[in-house]
Amino acid sequence: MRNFHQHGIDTRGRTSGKIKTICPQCNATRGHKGNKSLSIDLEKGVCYCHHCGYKLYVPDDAEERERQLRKEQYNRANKLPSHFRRPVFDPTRTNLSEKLERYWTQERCLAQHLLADLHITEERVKLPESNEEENCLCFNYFERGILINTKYRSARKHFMMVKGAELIPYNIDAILDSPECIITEGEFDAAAFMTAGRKDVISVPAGAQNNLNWMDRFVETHFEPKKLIYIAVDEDNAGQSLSQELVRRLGADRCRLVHFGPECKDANEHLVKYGVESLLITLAQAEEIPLEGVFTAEDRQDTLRTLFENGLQKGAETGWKNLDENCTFETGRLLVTTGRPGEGKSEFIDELVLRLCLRHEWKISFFSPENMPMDYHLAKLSEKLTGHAFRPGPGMTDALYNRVVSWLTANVTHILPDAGSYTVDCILEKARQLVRRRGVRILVIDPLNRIDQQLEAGQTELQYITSLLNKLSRFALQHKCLVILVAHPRKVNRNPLNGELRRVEMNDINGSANFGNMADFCITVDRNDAKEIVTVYIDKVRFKHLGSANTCAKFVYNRINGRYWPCEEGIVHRSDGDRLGPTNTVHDNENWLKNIAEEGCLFD
Ligand SMILES: Nc1ncnc2c1ncn2[C@@H]1O[C@H](COP(=O)(O)OP(=O)(O)OP(=O)(O)O)[C@@H](O)[C@H]1O
Repeated sequence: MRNFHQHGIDTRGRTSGKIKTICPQCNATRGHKGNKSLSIDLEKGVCYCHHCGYKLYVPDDAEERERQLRKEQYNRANKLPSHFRRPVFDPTRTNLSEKLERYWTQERCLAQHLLADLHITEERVKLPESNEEENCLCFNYFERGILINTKYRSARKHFMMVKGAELIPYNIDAILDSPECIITEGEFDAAAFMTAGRKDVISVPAGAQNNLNWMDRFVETHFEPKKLIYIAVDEDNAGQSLSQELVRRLGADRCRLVHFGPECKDANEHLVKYGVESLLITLAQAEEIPLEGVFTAEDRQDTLRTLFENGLQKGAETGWKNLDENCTFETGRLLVTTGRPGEGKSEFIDELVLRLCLRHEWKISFFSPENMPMDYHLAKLSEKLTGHAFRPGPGMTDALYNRVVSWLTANVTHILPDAGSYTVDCILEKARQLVRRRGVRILVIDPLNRIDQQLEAGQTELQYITSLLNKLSRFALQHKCLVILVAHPRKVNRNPLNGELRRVEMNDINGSANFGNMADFCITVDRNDAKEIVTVYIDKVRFKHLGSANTCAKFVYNRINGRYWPCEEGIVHRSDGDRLGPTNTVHDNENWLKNIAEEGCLFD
């Protein structure tokens, strides 16, 4: 059942079919009262007024209960993070100068009442860009009525946000309970849609950035329940890459892309040039994301032209020069790695993904039962990040410990499904949620044999593995992630003549030659304790712009912090004689976090 009456709509006892009735929004102001301009689909709960354009979605009982529950949970459990600085709202600053009001209403063509509704304030502050005091229009970022941050904007277009305050979406309270929402790239654009009558509008807090950490805390409560999300960001390049990341995080199926026409770069400009009706039409005409899996060259116009003009670009580098020469990485790909037990597959992959995350903000999620308990794994990651052993001591101060914990919290997750459900589908479902909620870009499955093997009736092991590899590749492509699978080889026998163990290859992986065939990257870790060298063989790189196969990179493993130091292999002179070993080793015990800014502060 849907409670239409709660919204002032009389359905005349009907509960199914489509009806027309009086619109509660505009009836009072109509000359012809009682006109049945509101169309309702009673089963779907969708209402639309053909006279005033009023749109409403009325949820059914189950949805209503779920909404209520979500709201209560959010209010009860979701404490506001306490480690951020919180500005204090000063209501006296809502007395605005005539000049500012004129700017808002006449230049920006925004509704006057929004100045009060949005608690716009005015203040003179010193801005870092000019190093001078300037008069600012202040956008106040509230959550549940509490001021979380303020963005100061001067007439000279200088900006500042409160140092140390949390970045959250602008006007976030407006979309807690709405079935749809509009996301804009600036507060003026959000106000433009509000001027046109929409309430469910937010703005990203820091313009077109690829890092969407500011949305993480709101995914479950504010974004997950949305049926339709309008992405109404700027039409320039930065806006388009923001749009792509928003679509990736929110799911293409419910997103629509809003376009403002050839002469307009954003919503406010459209409002100024063409007015509110026209702005609402941009929503009605918002473009669906093209059908997945069906493309024409036209759909690929932008990327194709970039490719045409710039050629294929190298992928993401790790900072290990010897590896980067022959292997760079892209999301949307599957990497399979192997090596004998205990030779350092996990250690090497851990460092590889930390390096990608530090350099490219590719957040990591591990399904890594091999590395349990999780604290041990986090301690290992911390050693790699800081360059220090994980215990109090010189260099590893309490402050650094806190720093590393907050970095790990922001960038690394562990998937640990309930015991008994280590199936690939269950792991990928959790990973999908993490892509949406946290923007994860790397999924590590370490190792393959800890996934529950679920053979369907009549399915051979080979078919099972092929289907699993397919699922991983598809996941990588669909969610633009780098998926890394660690797989054990079958036993490799010693050469009966010289007793030597040959190195492991992709074809040695238990179960199928398809590991090598279906992966985009194949990497083998080979540890030689006599030489004290770890050789990382790059056995396959599917695309030549990303690197070249049948190459290798050599490393010294540092047992104290678990880091791999690039080296070459050569003659090493020792007191007990010359032998092969590492030369030209690139030592690195630096704290990698030292140059990374803390989250939560955009401008001074
Ligand atoms: N080159 C090395 N020299 C010394 N110790 C190493 C080296 N590489 C890894 N180790 C240590 O060996 C142990 C096993 O490493 P790791 O778990 O990475 O191996 P793995 O190949 O993933 O093992 P498995 O096949 O059992 O999953 C770890 O304690 C690690 O610190």
